Amino acid sequence: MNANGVAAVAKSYQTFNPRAYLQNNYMPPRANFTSEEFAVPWKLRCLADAFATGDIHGRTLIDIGTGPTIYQLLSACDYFEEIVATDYLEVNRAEIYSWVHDNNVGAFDWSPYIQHVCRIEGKGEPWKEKEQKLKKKMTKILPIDVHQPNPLGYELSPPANALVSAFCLEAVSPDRPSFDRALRNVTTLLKPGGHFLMIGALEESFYLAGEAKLSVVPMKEADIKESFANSGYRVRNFRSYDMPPSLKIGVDDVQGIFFIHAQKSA
Ligand SMILES: Nc1ncnc2c1ncn2[C@@H]1O[C@@H](CSCCNC[C@@H]2Cc3ccc([N+](=O)[O-])cc3CN2)[C@@H](O)[C@H]1O
Repeated sequence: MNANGVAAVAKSYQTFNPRAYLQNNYMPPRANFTSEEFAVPWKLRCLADAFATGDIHGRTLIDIGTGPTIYQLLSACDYFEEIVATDYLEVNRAEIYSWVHDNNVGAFDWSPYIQHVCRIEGKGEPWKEKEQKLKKKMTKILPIDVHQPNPLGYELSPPANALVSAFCLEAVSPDRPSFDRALRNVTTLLKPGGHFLMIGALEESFYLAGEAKLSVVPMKEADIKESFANSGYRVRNFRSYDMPPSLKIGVDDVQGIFFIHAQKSA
């Protein structure tokens, strides 16, 4: 157990600035909705397509390491009764709480994302209806530590029907063994036969969030698939995206993005 490494990661996150992080990754140029060649529409498409199959549904979905973002939940909200957001930092949980409860006063403006998802889902759903639906389903915003055997601090019963996670495990694990342990830890939250949709960074070694410079364990496609296989998953789908030079803007050294849909063995 790389306890020193995990402690160093925790320390580095003390200066994580959610607003700077949102500015770096969820505003233009990375938040460009004009073409699916851009990172954000690509991520939203992966999630919309996965949920559109109808294979992924149930009572509870848990988002692992929600951060200050909600886009990763937009296509999930039609398929679950309850959506649980989680994050290690109170500042991130507060961002989510503010968006869910404070009538968007002072919260980040996710409306372009909600409008885009309604467009690509093609159900003619008014975006304000989707926004209200997601807020209503986000009933819990919990602390989490993926390096703990019980990441939520307690045994979850019943386990979740599905997990979603965006850019978390590789950004909080000092090395590959730590990533694999964290994946095994969060897998205890998922029921056998449950689905895990993960989006993450390929070959990234650092990213910036205000004064914080966070280390990332560089992962390749083969590493991700191997980690999931070693944690008892069958890989249902894997897609990857190469970062165009126009989106390499100095806020990180990410080379690409992966999307994996994996199912926990029954
Ligand atoms: N022990 C822990 N357990 C659980 N969560 C923890 C723990 N420690 C920190 N956290 C929590 O996990 C963190 C998740 S945010 C991690 C950001 N990952 C890197 C960033 C992401 C990104 C986004 C978008 C695009 N793009 O091109 O569109 C590219 C990239 C590449 N760079 C943060 O919420 C922290 O609060």
